[in-house]
Amino acid sequence: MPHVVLEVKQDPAPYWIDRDNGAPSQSLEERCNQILRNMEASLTARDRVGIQDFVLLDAYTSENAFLDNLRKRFHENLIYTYIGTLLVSVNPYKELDIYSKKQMDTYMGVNFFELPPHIYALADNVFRTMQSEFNNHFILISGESGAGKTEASKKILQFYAVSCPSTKLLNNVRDRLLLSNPVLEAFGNAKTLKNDNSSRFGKYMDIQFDHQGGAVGGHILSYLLEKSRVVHQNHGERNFHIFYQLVEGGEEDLLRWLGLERNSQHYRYLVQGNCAKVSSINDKSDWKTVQKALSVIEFSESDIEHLFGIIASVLHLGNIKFETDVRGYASLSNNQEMHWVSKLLGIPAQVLQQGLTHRKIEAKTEEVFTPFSVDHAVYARDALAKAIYGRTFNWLVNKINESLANKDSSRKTVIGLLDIYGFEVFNVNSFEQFCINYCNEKLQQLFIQLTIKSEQEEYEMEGIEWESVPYFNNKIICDLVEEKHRGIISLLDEECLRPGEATDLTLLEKMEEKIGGHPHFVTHKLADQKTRKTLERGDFRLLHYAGEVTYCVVGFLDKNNDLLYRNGKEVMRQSKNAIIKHCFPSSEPDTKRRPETVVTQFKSSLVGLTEILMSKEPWYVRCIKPNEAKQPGRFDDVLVRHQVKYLGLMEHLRVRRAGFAYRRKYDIFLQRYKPLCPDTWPNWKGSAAEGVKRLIKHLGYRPDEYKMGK
Ligand SMILES: Nc1ncnc2c1ncn2[C@@H]1O[C@H](COP(=O)(O)OP(=O)(O)OP(=O)(O)O)[C@@H](O)[C@H]1O
Repeated sequence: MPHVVLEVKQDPAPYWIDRDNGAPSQSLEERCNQILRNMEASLTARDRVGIQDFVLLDAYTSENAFLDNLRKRFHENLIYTYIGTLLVSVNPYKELDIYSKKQMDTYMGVNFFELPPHIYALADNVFRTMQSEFNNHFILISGESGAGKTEASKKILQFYAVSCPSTKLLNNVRDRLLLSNPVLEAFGNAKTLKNDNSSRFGKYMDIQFDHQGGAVGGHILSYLLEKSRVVHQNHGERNFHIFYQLVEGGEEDLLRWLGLERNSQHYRYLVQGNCAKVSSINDKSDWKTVQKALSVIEFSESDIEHLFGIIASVLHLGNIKFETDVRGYASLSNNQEMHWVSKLLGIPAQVLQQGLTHRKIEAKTEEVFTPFSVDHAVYARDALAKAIYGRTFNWLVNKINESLANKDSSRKTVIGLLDIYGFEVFNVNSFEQFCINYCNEKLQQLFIQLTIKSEQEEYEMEGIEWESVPYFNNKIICDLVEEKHRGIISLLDEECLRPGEATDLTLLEKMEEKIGGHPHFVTHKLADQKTRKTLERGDFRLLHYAGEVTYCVVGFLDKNNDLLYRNGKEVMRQSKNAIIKHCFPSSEPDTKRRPETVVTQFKSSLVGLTEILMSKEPWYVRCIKPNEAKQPGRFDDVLVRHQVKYLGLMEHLRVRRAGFAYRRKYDIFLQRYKPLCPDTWPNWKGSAAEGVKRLIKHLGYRPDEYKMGK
């Protein structure tokens, strides 16, 4: 049974406890004076705009009051506001002078609520809690695309890089942790309509600390890279940065060796969105940064050679054209590009040619090659490009992990950073968005479990009076998507794997039949007259916790199968390129008895992620995008209100208000604060609960300021 002490309004640490031995290192008076000096210095009049912690908002149930406070502060460049220990961050869309080394120093080792809200305060608080309680934590950074998640996670990493102990060895790890970012961004980020540097994959990063708080290692997990971007980009969007960096920034010799021209316009895979050049992006200098980062992360010359061989081969692949021959089948019309692909991947030209134009069918005793139509050949070419890129990305993450691996086996504590794609609500319709939104439902469910629900249950369990706070539990939507046999994922997999003619439309029919009555699911056929007008025949709509999203079912089956024809696999298998060989060992079986589909793999990886997170203490950064135009100084009420709603901020605030700001198990509380009372310092003989009681009494807290659990 957990024993907790609950305390009102403030962390009882206006007393400075020395990190090393728990003894007060300064007298109370000295410390208080220092705090006041700190506050005076940092709390300029400007910082006092609005309320720094929503918990102190009088009209705490009013969304308008919430928005007013956020807006008021935003217009004064105060982008951070707390809800207790949750940090709300509004993207300023301009550089603010709040991330200097001086600022970092100001926030280091200072109690959370002493200084104006800042991402550094959160980072520091997490770190100090980890150090004093020797336990594991994670910081979940969420928000929609362009809200500032990646920037926030970089700021946290930079803070640790400066604030953690430093030695030559530790600096090595620190540099690699920091430099893994530009590499992953080059290969996993792209310009989208919403964000010029949008992460097109989910990322969880563990930072491992030793007893002294030194960063000794790290580990990265990546989720669902948007591979379709390799071959197709919507108008106004780009392919992954690395392609443009190579073409724009690659040295002459390198380009010659790769058979590339210094002109993005030349490559079909780079121009689909019609915006290869973007004013906010400097591909040339980013190329240099990536090169430097790769060398620090210890990629060997040959790794780098193979890596860019692959990137170039994808570009050549995209330029391969097909013509219809006299029999109506696909034939290759561009031998030059073929030659390059085959050279760079190290595959016999014959195998590549065969792979792109024919389908191999293995009958009992013989192999039969049936020719593709041009459409089929284009499909096979694109599937190959996506598969090559996807596997290369996984290889890259593994390689970075090898370089971050901590060889020392002594016990570590961990801070995990989760920066995962935001909820996609507007103008979305694809399989990828379905997966992303499912992921967000899962994270919302976790958030509910770890904060709102668990908080309420804990009060109940501890026998402490509590007025319950209503909230929307999105479990019903998670179930709709993932329930075994009946959920959308099961139905989708069933359609993908069953014999016979399954199509996207038969999937839609199956969904209508099996989950047609679900209150969060609707299709054209099921809808009432008014709603029907807003739905096409091939659409289905989910009523997510964050809003309604309409998905077009076209492409779901193909994307879920991630179909790479057998000859495509053959191409990969025969490749001499070390990276592809590594990712696609020649022993890999062609088919499994029941192949895992994309969405099922994703579901399992989310289960894994949830387990990782559940074993750690949660902290939250909720990022908000103030306008769609990426402009500084513009605060779009409708847009922000929507995000406040779906990020669950009002509910969180209500729970925080109703509850106590700080709670700790008796033994941990006593250990930390026992120096404040002569009866408990240096040792308390009785039970921890009794000790806490004595301590609290000595400090003179009023009975309504705290409650003690069972
Ligand atoms: N704290 C900040 N200060 C200044 N600019 C910022 C800040 N946070 C975000 N931005 C600006 O907003 C852009 C988008 O931010 P970011 O890439 O972090 O969004 P995101 O939430 O990670 O989006 P996605 O989900 O698309 O990856 C950044 O490139 C930067 O220009």
